[in-house]
Amino acid sequence: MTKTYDYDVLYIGSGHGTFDGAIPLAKTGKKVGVIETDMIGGTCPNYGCNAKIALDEPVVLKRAVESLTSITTADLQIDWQQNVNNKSRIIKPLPVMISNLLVKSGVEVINGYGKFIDNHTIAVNDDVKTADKIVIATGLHPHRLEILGKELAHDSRDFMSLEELPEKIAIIGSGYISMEFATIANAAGSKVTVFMHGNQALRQFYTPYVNQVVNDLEKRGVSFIQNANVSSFTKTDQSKVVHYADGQELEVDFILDASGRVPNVDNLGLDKIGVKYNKNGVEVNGFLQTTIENIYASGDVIDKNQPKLTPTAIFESTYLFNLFSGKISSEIHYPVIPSVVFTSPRIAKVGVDIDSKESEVYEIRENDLKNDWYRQVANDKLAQNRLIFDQRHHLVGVTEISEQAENSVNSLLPAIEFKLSPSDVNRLVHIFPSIGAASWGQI
Ligand SMILES: Cc1cc2nc3c(=O)[nH]c(=O)nc-3n(C[C@H](O)[C@H](O)[C@H](O)COP(=O)(O)OP(=O)(O)OC[C@H]3O[C@@H](n4cnc5c(N)ncnc54)[C@H](O)[C@@H]3O)c2cc1C
Ligand SMILES: NC(=O)c1ccc[n+]([C@@H]2O[C@H](COP(=O)([O-])OP(=O)(O)OC[C@H]3O[C@@H](n4cnc5c(N)ncnc54)[C@H](O)[C@@H]3O)[C@@H](O)[C@H]2O)c1
Repeated sequence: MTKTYDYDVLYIGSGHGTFDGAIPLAKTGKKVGVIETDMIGGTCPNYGCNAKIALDEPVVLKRAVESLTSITTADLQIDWQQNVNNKSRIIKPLPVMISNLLVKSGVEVINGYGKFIDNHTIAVNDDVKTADKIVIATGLHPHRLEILGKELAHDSRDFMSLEELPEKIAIIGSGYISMEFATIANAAGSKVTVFMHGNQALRQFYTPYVNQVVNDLEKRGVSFIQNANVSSFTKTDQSKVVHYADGQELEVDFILDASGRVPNVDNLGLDKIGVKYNKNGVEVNGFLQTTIENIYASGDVIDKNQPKLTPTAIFESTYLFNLFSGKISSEIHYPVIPSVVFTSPRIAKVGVDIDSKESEVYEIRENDLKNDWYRQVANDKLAQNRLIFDQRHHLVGVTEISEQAENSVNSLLPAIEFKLSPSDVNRLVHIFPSIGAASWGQI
């Protein structure tokens, strides 16, 4: 670093797009700063993955009991308040833990909102900080419908902190957040109505599996309104009203706007310094470098083809650590990145997409997992997968619907990422019985 800068590397945002890389970077002796305007650790631990999965755990238990209903006798109810309390207990220590890890490794943590003054200078809390390199890792914020009464709707953060479970919930959109929260709220006893933008939920996932999840939720009492065309929200003394289609309305107690998430690129001073961005995020090259040479981007805020998920953000911040510390000098080379929607059953996938044109040249094997003896132990009723092989019988893609889909797909990752041949696969011995053994037994 030229002596004139306060930091070698200054990160804006403290989520996974930052801390997984900033911690080891500071340990190499580089002077590292992290600016955060909200909770240390960003969305995933505080308002996303960790919080959500804690709320989901009783749903997993409820489904497991239900599957073994002829064997177990229990009328399992979810106590919403206790569930939220438990979630808070689990996630409360995380920002402190992450902050301690940052500070112990030598990172200077600055609480405040960062804004570019020039390409080496950030204004924060009436102060300025200078750095040789700056990383924009500001993540996303909830999209809000631009309609009358939009202030009556809430976002996923509000939902996860509800002290009382609303009797009737309207969810706008049918993507990740909508489907996961519809699953949780329905299992906890709320009457959920999903207002769809079009006629297909979870466009990222294999349609026949998504339809199975939707049908199952419908049987459990969730209503799906296709092409809902929500036009406004109003309120009465007791409730909120969703106005949709041609003059139809539905009274509910809580409206969750889950119509997507948009990059935090405004109010950063990007135009002033010439960092290019668009509605999908900050534009970067193969080195995660923006249009300004010393400014990089990491995590969800990047405009990219990779899924905007925590594992991607971790991979990017770790890549930047390797780049900044001189361990590598090549462009980022993404591994296959798996994704899952934590509905019940889950849908998970990795590698070549079953819907993609690419998959047409491959062999696709369909497995009805209900027939697998190990899955029969848990009596999973909705359990299927599609395995995609190339001409040399190397596994290149998987998509699965089942209560164990995330573990099954995780276990198969090495076969795809390392292009294992059938004889390599035969060398791998798995704990038996286990989901890994069951999944690898199919390839
Ligand atoms: C409800 C929900 C559930 C999710 N569940 C999953 C899941 O199960 N699995 C999964 O892989 N992913 C999940 N995600 C996505 C995951 O949370 C993100 O991919 C991940 O957090 C991205 O990390 P990031 O560092 O890029 O952004 P973030 O974690 O959003 O961090 C960005 C940080 O920058 C800060 N910031 C913004 N602007 C400024 C500024 N000007 N100055 C200072 N600080 C600023 C923000 O306050 C924020 O803390 C979920 C997301 C949501 C919303
Ligand atoms: N399990 C996970 O990994 C997980 C879970 C939750 C969130 N996430 C991350 O958070 C991101 C945001 O999740 P999300 O569910 O908000 O987004 P999403 O993109 O998955 O879904 C948005 C939904 O809103 C609908 N929509 C868009 N515009 C609309 C409009 N004008 N009116 C009505 N509906 C509209 C879309 O059709 C879609 O159904 C995800 O893309 C993902 O990166 C991941």
